Amino acid sequence: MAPSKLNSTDSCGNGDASFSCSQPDNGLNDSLSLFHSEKAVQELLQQNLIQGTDDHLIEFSEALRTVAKALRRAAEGKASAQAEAAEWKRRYELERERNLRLQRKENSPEEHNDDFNEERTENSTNQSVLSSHINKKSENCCTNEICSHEILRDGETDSDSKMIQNRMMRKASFKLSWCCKSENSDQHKHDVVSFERGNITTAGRSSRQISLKWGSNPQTVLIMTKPNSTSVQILCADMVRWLKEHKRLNIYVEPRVRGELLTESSYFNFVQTWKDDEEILLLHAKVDIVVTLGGDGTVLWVASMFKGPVPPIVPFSLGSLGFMTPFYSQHYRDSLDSILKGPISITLRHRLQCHVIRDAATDEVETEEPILVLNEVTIDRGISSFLTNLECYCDNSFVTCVQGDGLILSTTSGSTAYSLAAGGSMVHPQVPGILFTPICPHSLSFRPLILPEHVTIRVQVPFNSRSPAWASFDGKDRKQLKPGDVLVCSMAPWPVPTACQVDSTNDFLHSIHEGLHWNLRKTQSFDGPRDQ
Ligand SMILES: NC(=O)c1ccc[n+]([C@@H]2O[C@H](COP(=O)([O-])OP(=O)(O)OC[C@H]3O[C@@H](n4cnc5c(N)ncnc54)[C@H](O)[C@@H]3O)[C@@H](O)[C@H]2O)c1
Ligand SMILES: Nc1ncnc2c1ncn2[C@@H]1O[C@H](COP(=O)(O)OP(=O)(O)OP(=O)(O)O)[C@@H](O)[C@H]1O
Repeated sequence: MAPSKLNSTDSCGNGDASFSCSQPDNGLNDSLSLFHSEKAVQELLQQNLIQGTDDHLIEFSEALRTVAKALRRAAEGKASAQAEAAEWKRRYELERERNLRLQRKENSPEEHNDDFNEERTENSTNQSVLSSHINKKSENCCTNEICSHEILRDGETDSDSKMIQNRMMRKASFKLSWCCKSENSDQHKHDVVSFERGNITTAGRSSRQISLKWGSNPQTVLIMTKPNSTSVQILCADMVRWLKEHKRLNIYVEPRVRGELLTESSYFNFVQTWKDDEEILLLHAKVDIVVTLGGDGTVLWVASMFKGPVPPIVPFSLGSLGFMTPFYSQHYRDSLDSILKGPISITLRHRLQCHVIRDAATDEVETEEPILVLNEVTIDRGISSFLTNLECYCDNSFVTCVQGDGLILSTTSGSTAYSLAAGGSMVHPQVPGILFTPICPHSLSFRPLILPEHVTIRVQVPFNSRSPAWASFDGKDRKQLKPGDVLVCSMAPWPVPTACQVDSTNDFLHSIHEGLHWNLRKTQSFDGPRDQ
């Protein structure tokens, strides 16, 4: 056998060995140590080759490589099956949730007949009830509306009787609609593609500007602030006072902020908060809008707090860049006035749902909770000085093997953040898609991709990877991915609705001009340079 065969393993570790060997009884976890032994044998072989060829050692090495390859294939199969199981579980849970909702509707038919302008009624039930309000006739919905919306009623009595505002609340109803100035006919509004008379045409598309109209007045506002900023603290206290005295709203803040307000004055005793993570999970059922005071990081923080549906967010800019924060804090009264009246233009920002599946996990129970990201999930080399080696699949197709500093899987909202710095395109946040952007790839031809929104992406750290990789979610919560671990990523069903200053497109263009100085250049003229 030619000595060159020893080096025939490709960059993904797929050698072309032709010897067959029966698979040993030891499990997948032993494959790593096998690789180490293989490496040691290979080094030994190379030394020997300089002096002379030892056919037996070469044969042994080839056999080892074949075994390792078989083990790797088995592990890949396992990862793929786990990813599929996770995806089915997700679908099952969504379907179950939908069925439960339908069942509830059937049990309380009067809920169906709710008009969007219905009066608020105090709810005396002791449980949060999720009910879907739909218009009586489906025709009423077809004028480009998202026909149903969920109203979450909270009848829970708060255990803390000191809270003054502990009366039962009902979330304000609202409806979302797509704006279509030029269309008169309602036909096919909801058919994305129609095949009439053999012609393929597209009609309604979800990426159009969305408008939110309140059906009843919003009652409860959550104010989230970036920490350690005196100007934010001052603004927050002012806003709370104004919302209470002029708008008669219930106000929620974080426990930290409630403490800060009470240190300032006992006047703020009416402000509500939560005690633990379980209460945070119920917040979306109580809150009509979320106001953020900070930069993009505060919007990301709020998004990460809501692990399911997210109330509309009104982001005020008090950061350095503020790409996703179009509202000016100095005009907050006017802005909140018009937001509380509605209608509001909304950018529905898609999120990615990420599952880490451990190779070491032996059953479903050990599967980690999914993590939702608004910007991106990054898989990088962390502190390791080795290249990352990541095998990437899109649904069941192999995409590529990333060898470089890492990979960014980004939403279109995140396209102007880390992905942009790594050479990805800037994409309008309403475009549904997943950006696949390598970080410093060690290859001249590795350009970024944009994949459609319906795909599931699987990134695996191969068993022969020289080091573990690290995943981080919106720049936080770093998790180590050991060889054999997999990250599965798909579009989450719960987008983040953010209010627009003007509309999605205007706000996006404003941000890239003002925030990033996109395409700023002196205009050419005959008389020398002139300002643009
Ligand atoms: N090389 C880079 O550009 C780089 C490196 C690490 C992280 N990041 C980004 O930082 C984000 C975390 O933000 P943070 O505020 O918590 O951390 P941070 O305080 O480190 O701020 C990062 C910067 O990114 C900006 N930013 C965040 N999201 C953005 C978006 N969608 N569009 C445009 N700019 C955006 C912020 O305004 C801020 O100026 C991560 O999600 C990641 O996208 C960027
Ligand atoms: N409510 C919060 N609780 C804890 N941490 C928060 C909260 N809001 C924001 N942060 C964190 O504080 C940091 C700074 O926040 P933010 O990005 O909003 O301000 P900034 O850095 O001044 O603005 P910009 O991102 O525009 O430069 C971020 O890392 C963010 O994750």
